Amino acid sequence: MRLEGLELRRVAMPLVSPFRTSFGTQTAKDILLIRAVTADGEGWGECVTLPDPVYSPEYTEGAVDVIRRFIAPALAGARLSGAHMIGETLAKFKGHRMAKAAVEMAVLDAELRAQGRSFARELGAVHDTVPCGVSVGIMDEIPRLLDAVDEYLDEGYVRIKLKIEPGWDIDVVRAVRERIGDGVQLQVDANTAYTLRDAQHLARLDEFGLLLIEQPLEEEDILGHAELARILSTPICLDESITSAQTTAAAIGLGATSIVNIKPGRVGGYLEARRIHDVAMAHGVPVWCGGMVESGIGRAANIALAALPGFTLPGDVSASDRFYRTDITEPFVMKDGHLAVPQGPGLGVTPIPEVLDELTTWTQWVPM
Ligand SMILES: CSCC[C@@H](NC(=O)CCC(=O)O)C(=O)O
Ligand SMILES: [Mg+2]
Repeated sequence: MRLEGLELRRVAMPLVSPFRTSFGTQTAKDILLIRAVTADGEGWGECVTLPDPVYSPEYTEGAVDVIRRFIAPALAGARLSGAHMIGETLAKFKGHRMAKAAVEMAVLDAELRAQGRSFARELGAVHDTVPCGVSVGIMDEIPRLLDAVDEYLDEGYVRIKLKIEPGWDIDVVRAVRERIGDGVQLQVDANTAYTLRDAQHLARLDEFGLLLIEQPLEEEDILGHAELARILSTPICLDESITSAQTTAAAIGLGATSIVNIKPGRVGGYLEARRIHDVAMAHGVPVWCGGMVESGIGRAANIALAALPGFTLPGDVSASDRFYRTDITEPFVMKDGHLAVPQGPGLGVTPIPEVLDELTTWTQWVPM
């Protein structure tokens, strides 16, 4: 495979409404897209970094820098027979998994498009539609949240995820559970907002029949999550802590997680995401596909991943209009609470040129 270069492109995508989590509020996404140009054609990748290092240590300016100064030169000098070799080629650089994932995704998309092979086929998808969960942010008051939850259920979402933080947790979950009844799948995500000292407080969530509580403690507190799992009856699901197949096996082995949120960007790419899926399945641990408010580019790949056999819980795989009035690809539209898995070559979608031009704030060509 001959890599000719990478086009780095940032697009400004306003959100339909503010999305508040325990680490901040987003009103727009500044998305870094990668267009890989190879001798066989081009492919697209999406970097899931935020502008600030508040979800993980990575941030968008840092991803741009590490791609330009380290990742691109390393790949330019490597003899790559395919995207599957990128992970090993870049292993000498520590971390920067979201930057690596975006580049690997773009090269993999180029390779698969040239072969006429879909992401779904490459990853081992076994379904042609996936169920849609939706992530609901923290709001100013409970009645507004209840209205939002009602609207999402009316749209057909099959699972509700509530962002929580100290001061916005027990009463909120109780109100939602009372509103939606016991038959709707409900889970919460704390984004590391608690400590083990909150264990008895978090145990009060057990009365609400939640599917899981996602990442209650800080990313590196694996033993704390194992201790919490012994106190709560609600299953613990790790997100930020899961950075590779290796950390997945360790977290499962230590009893820190009994469900895994897989986010390809967080773990270094879709190929590592598949390895995590395989490790979890081997341990009988269900997985689901997390979201980073992706555009249609990342969303297409996430839907393909969510169609693998071990993804037995609804993911944060929402329709495009959950976050965006205009997507940079044809929008993903939910039907009966499900999204269709793209079957075309590669991602099966491409950016709409005029939309891309309108939303682009910056581009740079990185020759290789
Ligand atoms: C952009 S940062 C959001 C991180 C958060 N993601 C979601 O809540 C899902 C967002 C989505 O549906 O893409 C998580 O910690 O799981
Ligand atoms: Mg999460």
